[in-house]
Amino acid sequence: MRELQHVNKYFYKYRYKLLAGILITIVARIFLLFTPELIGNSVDVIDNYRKGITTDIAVVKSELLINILYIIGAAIIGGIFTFAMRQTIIYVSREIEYDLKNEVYQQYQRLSLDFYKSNRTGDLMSRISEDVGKVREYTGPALMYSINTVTLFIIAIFLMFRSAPTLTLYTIIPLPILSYFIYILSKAIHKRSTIVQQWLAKLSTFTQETFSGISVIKSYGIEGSTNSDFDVLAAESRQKNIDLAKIQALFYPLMIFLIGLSNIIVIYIGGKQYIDGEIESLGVIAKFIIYVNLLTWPVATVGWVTSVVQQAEASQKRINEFLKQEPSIKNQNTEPSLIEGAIEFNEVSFTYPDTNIQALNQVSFKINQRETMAIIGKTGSGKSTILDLIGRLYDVTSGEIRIDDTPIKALNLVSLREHIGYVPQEAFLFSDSIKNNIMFGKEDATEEEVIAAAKNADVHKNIKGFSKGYDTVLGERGITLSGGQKQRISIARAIIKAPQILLFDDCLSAVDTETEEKILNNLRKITSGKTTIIVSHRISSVKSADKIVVLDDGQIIQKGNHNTLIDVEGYYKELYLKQLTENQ
Ligand SMILES: Nc1ncnc2c1ncn2[C@@H]1O[C@H](COP(=O)(O)OP(=O)(O)OP(=O)(O)O)[C@@H](O)[C@H]1O
Repeated sequence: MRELQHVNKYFYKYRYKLLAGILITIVARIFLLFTPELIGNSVDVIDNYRKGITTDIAVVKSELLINILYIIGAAIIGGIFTFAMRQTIIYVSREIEYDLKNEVYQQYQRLSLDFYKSNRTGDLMSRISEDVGKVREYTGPALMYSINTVTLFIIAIFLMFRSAPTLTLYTIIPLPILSYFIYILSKAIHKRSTIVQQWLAKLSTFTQETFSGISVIKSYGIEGSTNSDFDVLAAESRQKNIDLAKIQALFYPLMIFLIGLSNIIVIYIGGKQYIDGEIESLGVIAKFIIYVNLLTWPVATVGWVTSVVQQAEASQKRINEFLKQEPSIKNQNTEPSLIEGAIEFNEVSFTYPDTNIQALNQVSFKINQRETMAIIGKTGSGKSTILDLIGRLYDVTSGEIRIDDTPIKALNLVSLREHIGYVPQEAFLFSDSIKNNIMFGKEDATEEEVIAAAKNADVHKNIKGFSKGYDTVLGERGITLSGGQKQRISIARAIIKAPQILLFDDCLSAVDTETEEKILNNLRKITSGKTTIIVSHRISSVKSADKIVVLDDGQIIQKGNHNTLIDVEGYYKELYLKQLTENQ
């Protein structure tokens, strides 16, 4: 239970509601326990009439009627309290589930990129859904059934002992055995249902991939083999479900068998004791049968609750492992920082921690505030890595980055990122309206600002062409944009922010040279006061930059501007001549 102590703070948060729930549960159970006593009384009334102890049938009838009314009254009040019991305890467990999900999600947001590299998305999803769900069962149903069982057990055993102590002992003997069997069964059910879940996850990953790659599947004509792969997975999944169903099918017969066994014991031992005169009335046997049936479920839940607590403990352990992790990129300055935009790399080297690939090797350059620098180089030469380091998505392995002459680590991380507008290589748009996708860069942007950003990114006309304009929804349930349209919306999102530093990572690769020229002209106007870095494979995108660096295998091999670089032999001049002839 050590790991589950984490949720105690939530129990404390909802303590009043929880306390009310516990009291309501106790009251509900007390009313439930009126029934066996009243049934026992009714049987005694009839028995006494048969034995001739009561002779007046009118008295018998009125006593029976009173008992019936009491039974109905107790059932109604017990029912109302049982309803309130679920409304309080289960409600609290839903609140705790909500809080815990938020806590896990907030932690996910805090953690750095390397965390996402070393954990699979599926695992992260299951922490927040399945594991939190298991913990909820502990905070709600398990708690409710435990209080239920304890209350019912204490009161019922007290009442039973009072009227027939020996019979009580015989009656409760099978109950711990029942509880043990249910525990074993619950564990086995859990094990098999986990396997079923895993197969379900495999099936959904397979189908999801098939659907996203449906055009490749169709164009290669491999529907048949995809179908047979799915068949194999589905057959295995069916078998796992059958295994689970088999063990689940044992649950009720086992319960019925053990209830039956207890009933037989009550009738056999109780009957014998009645004949021997050890029990004074038949009503005792009648109410004991009801007690046995009332106690069986709660006792069975002891086994179930034990298994739920064990699962919740394991789930909370996994959640705690995540919650304990500290982001590798730490904000060391809580005061806001003023960012003006001068960037300096001093012998920066960087090795990706997960792959050990050295992406940058002793890179040094300086960009003054308001300057534009372009980075050009072969694929995999480390261009994107430079941009990631400026946004502090990773910290350098050696060397130093300074922004406005301050070490990047000494700046407030939030201020730094607020002042950066980043357009990634692969535009990522959310399944939301175009307007909201652009406003992601500035949540309080006006309609005019959105339109101005779209115009500068040369995508306004395209958006206007859609019937719903800026309200057009993108993604699975919306329209699919072309690669170039996505890139331009992504640019609009960065420029609406009007940041001090703009980072464009090869984000014009999917647009034609004419549109590229238009966007670059617009950008030149709006980025005139900003520091800009443009990564590209095209000379046309970089030629007007104040500075150009050429990267190769993580090292700077050339530095200068367009005019100086085309004058010297090297990668830049070669690329320039090649692209010149391609465009002719
Ligand atoms: N997240 C990552 N984790 C591990 N290694 C990475 C990661 N991103 C890039 N790399 C590796 O670092 C090296 C530099 O990659 P980077 O993306 O910076 O190159 P690039 O010049 O931007 O390439 P391209 O022009 O193809 O975009 C490559 O060898 C790449 O495999």
